[in-house]
Amino acid sequence: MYRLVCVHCGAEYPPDAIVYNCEKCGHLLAVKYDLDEITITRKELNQRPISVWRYKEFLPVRIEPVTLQEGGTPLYHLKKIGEELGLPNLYAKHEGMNPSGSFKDRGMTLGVSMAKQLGKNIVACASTGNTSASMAVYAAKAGMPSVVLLPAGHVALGKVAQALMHGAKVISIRGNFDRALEMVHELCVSHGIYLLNSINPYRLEGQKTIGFEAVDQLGCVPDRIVLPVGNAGNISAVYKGLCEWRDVGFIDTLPMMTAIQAEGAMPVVNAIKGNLPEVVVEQNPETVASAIRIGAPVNAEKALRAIRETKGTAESVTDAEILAMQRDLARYEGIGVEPASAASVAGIRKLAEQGMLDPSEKIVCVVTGHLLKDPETVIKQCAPPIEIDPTIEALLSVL
Ligand SMILES: Cc1ncc(COP(=O)(O)O)c(C=O)c1O
Ligand SMILES: N[C@@H](CCOP(=O)(O)O)C(=O)O
Repeated sequence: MYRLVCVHCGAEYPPDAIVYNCEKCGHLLAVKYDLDEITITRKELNQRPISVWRYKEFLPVRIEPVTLQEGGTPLYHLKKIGEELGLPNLYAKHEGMNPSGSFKDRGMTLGVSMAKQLGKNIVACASTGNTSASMAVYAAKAGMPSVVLLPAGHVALGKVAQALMHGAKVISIRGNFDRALEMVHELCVSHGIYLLNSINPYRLEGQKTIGFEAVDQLGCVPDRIVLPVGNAGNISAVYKGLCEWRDVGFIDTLPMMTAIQAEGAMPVVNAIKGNLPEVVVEQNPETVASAIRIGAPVNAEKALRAIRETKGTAESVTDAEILAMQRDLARYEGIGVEPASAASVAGIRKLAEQGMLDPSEKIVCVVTGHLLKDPETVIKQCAPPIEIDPTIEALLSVL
């Protein structure tokens, strides 16, 4: 069994309550399990195919899930980049290999399944792109209408294309993501629509499986897990899951949770570096990594706790550093990711150059979304194709 618990004051709510914020203090809720009821062993889990649903005992869904085979993403050894940085144990978990091309699918298989379990039949979200693409995919699979609010002019083309093609009602707001989230929150609460942003505690349960898989694939707990941070749901979710595994005795250490943000949108980094009790909201976030162009991260409280309790760290990277790492991952490792995803590895490059890392560390960088999500940013960085006459001579002349 499980219940919902306020992450701030500990107030409890029944599992079927549709509530996003604590009625006592306004903070977010998390799913809390009776862990002593979970009797499955790691050996038994490992006999199942690797996917989000391998870990179903640690998830709240009790019906047949709405699934498209999410999770089970590859963990790649970053041999060349690791050599350059003096980090022989550097890995990338490629979440772009999920059905809609980002880690959000792990959350949406849970979120849309829970919508069904709770008897809700319309879903909505605000999005910098990936959440909307993923929600549209899973709502289509479930046969549910979906509504998406996007910050006008700031969402990568591939993501808008996905939301439209999978049948969401797509609305562009003349404002930023943070405002769109406030609006969709109000809409959902007042009109009984099921909200699938990361303030939904069930959605994040799916995302925590990134950490489970990283441990299973590496064969041990990494010393450090590095994530690009926007609304800060993913880093909080991975940490929560690994704490549960520690509490049931599956693992005995936790990785240093490491947050990387873009220089133009770095409230979590500022809070960690400034030793602040909470983040100071940034009114005008700006970065080429549009997925993490977020100034008011709603999960910041949990993320700060995750970083501090694991003696992790937070660092910012410039847009130029992000794009340089996007190109290096593509050209030296064969890994195609969108700019926000490259931020995690760019952050490791910066921390390594500052001498902040022990070379023996086993490091897993989560690369969160696929290269094709944002083709415009890719094309801008590359020389155009060479156009020639259709002759062998012309072909040879340009080789
Ligand atoms: C590709 C990508 N990377 C990273 C993030 C940041 O994740 P979070 O908002 O959970 O911090 C997002 C969305 O927020 C994203 O779409
Ligand atoms: N990058 C995200 C923005 C945050 O969404 P959340 O629902 O995870 O908080 C997106 O893809 O929209």
